[in-house]
Amino acid sequence: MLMTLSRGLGLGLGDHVLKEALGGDGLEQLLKINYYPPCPRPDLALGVVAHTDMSAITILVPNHVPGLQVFKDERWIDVNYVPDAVIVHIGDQIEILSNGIYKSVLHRTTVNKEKVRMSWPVFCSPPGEMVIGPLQQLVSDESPPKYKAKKYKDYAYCKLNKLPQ
Ligand SMILES: O=C(O)CCC(=O)C(=O)O
Ligand SMILES: [Fe+2]
Repeated sequence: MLMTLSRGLGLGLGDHVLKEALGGDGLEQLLKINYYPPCPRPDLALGVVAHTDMSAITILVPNHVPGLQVFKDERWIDVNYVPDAVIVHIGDQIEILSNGIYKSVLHRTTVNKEKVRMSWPVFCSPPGEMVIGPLQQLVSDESPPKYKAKKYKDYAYCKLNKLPQ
């Protein structure tokens, strides 16, 4: 994955541009463990409500119980469980750096009536002091910046407290 970041994810950027913009080797990885107990009324509850991840990318390992859904073409689509595969989400920081060329994925999780679902996402994020904004190589008179540049820690504060960015 860091290799993909190094190569600029197909944005036509030079080697390492994205990786350096995210703090280079200072990129931080945070493992979260989600535990979704069985729910008697899965029709009434969600595991995690719809959101995008504030990270740059998220690498997620689920157990075998399906539940992750992504929003695409105006509807929720179930993500199939593929043994030994990881799921990679584009997060908000890649959307911002790419000036919206890549979109962070809106996703949510459902719960299961009988089975425990678990997932282990690793959020890969820039250090809090890193200023993240649209890359100057991707901004022009025709494509003005669509996002403010701000420290990642300030972005995270606004996101967690549901404040405007
Ligand atoms: O459990 C999942 O598959 C996704 C969890 C998630 O979206 C999150 O923790 O941010
Ligand atoms: Fe998420």
